Amino acid sequence: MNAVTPIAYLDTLNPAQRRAVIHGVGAVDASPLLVIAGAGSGKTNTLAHRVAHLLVSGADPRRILLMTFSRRAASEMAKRVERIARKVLGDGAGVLADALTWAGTFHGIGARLLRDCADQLGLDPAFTIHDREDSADQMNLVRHELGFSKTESRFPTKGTCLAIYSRCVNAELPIEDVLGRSYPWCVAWAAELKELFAAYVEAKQTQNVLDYDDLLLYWAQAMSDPGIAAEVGSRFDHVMVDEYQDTNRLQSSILLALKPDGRGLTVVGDDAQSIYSFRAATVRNILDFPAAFAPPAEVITLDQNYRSTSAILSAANAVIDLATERFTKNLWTDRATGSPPQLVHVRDEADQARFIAEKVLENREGGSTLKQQAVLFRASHHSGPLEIELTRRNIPFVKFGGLKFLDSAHIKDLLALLRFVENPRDKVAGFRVLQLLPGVGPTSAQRVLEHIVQASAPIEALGTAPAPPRAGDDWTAFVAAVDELRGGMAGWPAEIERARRWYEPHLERIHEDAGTRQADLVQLEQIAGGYPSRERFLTELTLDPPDATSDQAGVPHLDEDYLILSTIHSAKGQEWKSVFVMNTVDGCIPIDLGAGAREEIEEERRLLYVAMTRAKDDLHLVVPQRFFTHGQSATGDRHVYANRTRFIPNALLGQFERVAWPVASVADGPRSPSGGPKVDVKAKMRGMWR
Ligand SMILES: Nc1ncnc2c1ncn2[C@@H]1O[C@H](COP(=O)(O)OP(=O)(O)OP(=O)(O)O)[C@@H](O)[C@H]1O
Repeated sequence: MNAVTPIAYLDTLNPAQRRAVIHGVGAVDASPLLVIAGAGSGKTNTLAHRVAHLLVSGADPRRILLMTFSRRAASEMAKRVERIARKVLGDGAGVLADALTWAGTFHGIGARLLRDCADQLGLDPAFTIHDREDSADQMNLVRHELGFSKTESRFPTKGTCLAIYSRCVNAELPIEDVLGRSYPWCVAWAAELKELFAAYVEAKQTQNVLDYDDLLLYWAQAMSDPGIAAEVGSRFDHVMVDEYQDTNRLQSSILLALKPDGRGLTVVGDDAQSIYSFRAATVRNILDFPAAFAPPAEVITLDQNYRSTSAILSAANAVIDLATERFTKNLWTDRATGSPPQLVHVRDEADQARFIAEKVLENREGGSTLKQQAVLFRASHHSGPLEIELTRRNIPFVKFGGLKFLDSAHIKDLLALLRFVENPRDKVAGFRVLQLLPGVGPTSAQRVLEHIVQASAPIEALGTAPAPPRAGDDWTAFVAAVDELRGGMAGWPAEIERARRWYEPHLERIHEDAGTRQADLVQLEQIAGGYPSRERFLTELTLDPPDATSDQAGVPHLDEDYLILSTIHSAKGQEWKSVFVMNTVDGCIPIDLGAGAREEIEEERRLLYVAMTRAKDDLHLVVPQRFFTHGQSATGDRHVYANRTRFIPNALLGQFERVAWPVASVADGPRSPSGGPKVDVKAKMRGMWR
């Protein structure tokens, strides 16, 4: 007999899922729980049932901490919890689900707790947060100040410096180890990098800004004080973490400090889907979890896949089976076999785009909506030719991953103003916003910032700052706008409209396409309406920017049908009826890694596995025989001939149906399928010199 109790709303779960849901609920000293859940085995579903079951059993939703990989995942989880709990609690479920206020990402929760405990930590609670790009700018400023940008042999770029810094912090490793392992070409700069990082940390502190890594680092440091750890830990009866395979060492140390005896702790993950080791995530977190407690954590494995047909699952299993190191067992399914996944050979990227567009339309004729279909790719720029083809054919699509809404200059400008108002010491924001004024360059911006940073009331000091000589009335208008915004006269979110009114003349002066950009600003205003305050808006948006413009409420075409385009990383946790994987060739997946380390190659294999396991009924892996590469320094742009990905060697071909597209027809004659030249003379000529 297993310990599963019959509770009607849990009837849809299988026994392992049910055990995971009811584990320890109502017990005084339940052991911690690790759920190892394979792809499509109902991990999200199980976690949602567990939260709902806790609520139904009387747990206080305000004392549940639920950490997910993205804010979107957290809000979807809350909706699911409500739907499940509604079966028992009726309308009361909505109130309880709304009270799940501690659901979010590690970074978001960290920011909230740090503001709450700011005075105990010597922090100013009005700190602003730098995203990766701001951090790189900040690193660059410090790099210049120290004179490292003028070194004779080339000092690492700002992006590399930040990556090294971030890796040291997140992996909790000394710089020498990080350089030796991952950045061997920078080993000679260890001493300078240390000096740079020390100055970078100091600059952030003077400006009262925290970067992404600081949120975890400060949180972990705070938890090293037993008093604070006990206080923060006692706020929560239950702590649950989804996608545990993609957490890093800092995150696990925070978790252990929150619940040292593991009581009330649940983590869920799948080592086969670990795809974030470039952010120092480590699968050891999962492996070491059970033994971190005495008695050790209960481990429940979910290995029944409900998502994919058995033909798709079998091919995905075969791919991951070749991994050098694995901990979880293969998944099984009782779904029908279905048709085998297809390996579709096409001539080039143009044909790849045409194939996908035609197939997508064919599926739509066959009754699948566009939204039930997704096209996945390893790198954001891989979808370029497809985007053109879809636009040409009027097939609407939304793209996830890659360039984000918030990365566009005009959105960053407006946010920089709000950030400056929130924290006038934030130099990156200050620099950006001041230089929007006509006639203001780095020198006069620097002068203003130096003046206000000394003052105890920086915003008031703006009025007495040396007005940039050529800014004229624009300076007066700027000071007035900042003053009004700081005074909070308009209130939130109306103040964003005030900010926009200040910015619009500058937008028109700076950008030719001001009209389209204005529409984005209006959309930003709508998004802002969903947040209770300026601070929450800035924090949440920086930490977890919308993946695509339609990712937030208020987008007009949200109800319409559109095809999903997504990087594989952004497809995590999702599923579609039909999935197309683009560029299933070496150089794209695995991405061109140069002499890539074995672990990096293994992560690429898991990425292909994640992509394949998103498909329910149809899976197409497209293999263009040649494709275009961009700007490698020695060779420039050129066509290269591609090989099928090494992750599908000949031995696995039996799992796939191989087809060529377009199907050659006699009537077509010898004309090339894409209508291009039969002999690419120009390419041959260029090839003579390469
Ligand atoms: N007990 C069950 N009975 C029927 N269907 C189920 C059951 N559990 C989960 N499913 C279905 O299986 C699919 C996958 O579930 P879910 O998205 O929760 O999996 P997951 O483990 O989070 O997947 P991944 O890790 O691959 O993102 C969903 O369509 C879900 O509705």
